[in-house]
Amino acid sequence: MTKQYKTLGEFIIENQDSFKYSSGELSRLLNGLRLAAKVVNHEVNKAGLVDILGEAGDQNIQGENQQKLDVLANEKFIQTLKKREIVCGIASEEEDDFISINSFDNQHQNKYVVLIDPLDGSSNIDVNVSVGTIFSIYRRVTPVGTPVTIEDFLQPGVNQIAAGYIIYGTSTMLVYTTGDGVNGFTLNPALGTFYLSHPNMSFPENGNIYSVNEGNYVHFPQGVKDYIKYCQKEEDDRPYTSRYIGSLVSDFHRNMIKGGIYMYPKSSVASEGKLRLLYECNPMAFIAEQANGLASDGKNRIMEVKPTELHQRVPFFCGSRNMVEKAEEFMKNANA
Ligand SMILES: O=P(O)(O)OC[C@H]1O[C@](O)(COP(=O)(O)O)[C@@H](O)[C@@H]1O
Ligand SMILES: [Mg+2]
Ligand SMILES: [Mg+2]
Repeated sequence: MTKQYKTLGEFIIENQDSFKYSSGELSRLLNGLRLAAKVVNHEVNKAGLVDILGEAGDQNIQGENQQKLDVLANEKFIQTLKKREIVCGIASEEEDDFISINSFDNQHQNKYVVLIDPLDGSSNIDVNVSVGTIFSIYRRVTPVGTPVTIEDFLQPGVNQIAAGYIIYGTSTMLVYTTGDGVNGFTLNPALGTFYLSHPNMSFPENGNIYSVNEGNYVHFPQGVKDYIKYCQKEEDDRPYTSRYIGSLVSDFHRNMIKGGIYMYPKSSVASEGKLRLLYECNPMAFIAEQANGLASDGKNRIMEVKPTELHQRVPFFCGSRNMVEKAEEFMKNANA
């Protein structure tokens, strides 16, 4: 490796002071996520050779059949975060309820809650298509010294202090923000180290990629149908290109680099869409906004939605600023 890249560890330390609560705790938390990411990456890379493909045999609270890798990734991230002596609670797509974690002195001294989607893009695990992990971090709102409560998790996205994702793709990357821009780090598997390969990531204001499961077209609201027709129309810089991997992290990552919009609208078969506000939409919205993009439910800023339930779903429109605004315009016009 001729060009000298900064390591993730160095970057975390160097940028510690730009963080509001800079006491080294967030650095330790991010380092915990970095460690768990490497463990899960190792398992994902050899998934076909060991017995971790296929279904685990149980369903999660959303009624989805858990994949073995969903369960494994969930265990690895929870185990690693529990040991960090910083986290007072974890919520996960694969856990019915939040997990309360006491500090080693049993005095509930830990200050951060973490919400995770341990394995994003589960339908792609068995077919060797890129998948990811998504995380969102908040400072607790209940007093230190008391057990964590649901209140600490049901915070609006604007309260996030950090968010990010890991993408297990052609290369493995960790992309995150602490509210001071978005940076991407690529894992050098030979050295087991993440390096700063994508500094200051940013969505192009315009793009020519739209990502939506068009198989649901008949069920979409009129405004969404109109916007998809607009994307497909031969006019100006259109038709746009349709790209849909079926892993939110991967579709988002591509669109952030190339310019594009990802949509998972509500529909006649899914009244609030599919994606979960707390551990999919809020963290991706924080990253999108920090990367000059936008994220809404078709009308409202995702990060201002007041959560009411741990696993609630919201319609999601996210990506290049001008494309999200255009989609919102079509929905407004169609009174969708
Ligand atoms: O197959 P569909 O309905 O298009 O849904 C695909 C979407 O669902 C998800 O797989 C949901 O995430 P999980 O895999 O974590 O449940 C997203 O990653 C993806 O964008
Ligand atoms: Mg997901
Ligand atoms: Mg998942």
